[in-house]
Amino acid sequence: MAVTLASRHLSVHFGGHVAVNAATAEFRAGELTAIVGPNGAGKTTYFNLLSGQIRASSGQVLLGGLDITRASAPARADLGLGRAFQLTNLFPRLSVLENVRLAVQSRARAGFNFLARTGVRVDLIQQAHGHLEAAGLSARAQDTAASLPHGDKRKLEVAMLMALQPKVLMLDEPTAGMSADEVPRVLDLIRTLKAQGDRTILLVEHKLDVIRSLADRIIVLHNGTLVADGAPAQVMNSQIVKDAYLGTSPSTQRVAHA
Ligand SMILES: Nc1ncnc2c1ncn2[C@@H]1O[C@H](COP(=O)(O)OP(=O)(O)OP(=O)(O)O)[C@@H](O)[C@H]1O
Repeated sequence: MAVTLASRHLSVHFGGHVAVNAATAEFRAGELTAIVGPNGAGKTTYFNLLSGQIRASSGQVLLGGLDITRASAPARADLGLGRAFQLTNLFPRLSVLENVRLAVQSRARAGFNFLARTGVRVDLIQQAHGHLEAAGLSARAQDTAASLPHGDKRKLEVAMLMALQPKVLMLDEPTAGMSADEVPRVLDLIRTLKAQGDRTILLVEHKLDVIRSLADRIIVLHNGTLVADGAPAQVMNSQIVKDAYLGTSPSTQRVAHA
């Protein structure tokens, strides 16, 4: 499968601290990669570098072969890089339906003139209802986003990403704070997203059962360094992961392909 997103020797330092150290990785269409590592390993910082929330000190980010290292986060989003933030994308005072409709509209690049056509507006709303149904949120369509319980907010966020249809989807602990019975629905949603149009999905995740059920591939970061990259069975059983991820050895500095 084609490489959609890649980082080459990507680094960032904060003062004297190297948070991500020369990370080189390629992400392919149709592949879901879990990025794991102990607290402070650099997972969120690596995500921020890929999505443009922070600028790299050195190295490159490529999207569809295009060098986007200097592109802003909104420019990257326009180019098809979608990221679910932990609930910061939601419009709290708007209804659940309105939140998703805005995402559908943004995807459709619909301006006011365009929206003035009733047929188009109805179509956008129908599409929004479709995404809400897939997310299991139809019953909450008219409630404000702010009034949703945490798990439903996360589902809404995923529904909005579905509406935006990005080529690359970055999910930051999508099941964080959810009750055990809510998790399967979100995992199903992520599988649906992956199946739609051979999407590239990157997932930062701590829960091993979520990783096992979704990941085609696992990347391990430790002290900002990419220490393992491979198929889940190999990576999870490798000594380097037992050392780095389970924290039995704090000094893992090797770069290995498990
Ligand atoms: N803006 C910043 N300024 C200074 N240091 C930072 C900044 N952002 C991150 N760091 C440091 O970089 C390192 C990596 O942090 P990061 O949040 O990326 O780790 P993480 O793997 O996502 O951790 P967690 O699993 O706890 O969320 C940490 O030591 C953190 O303190």
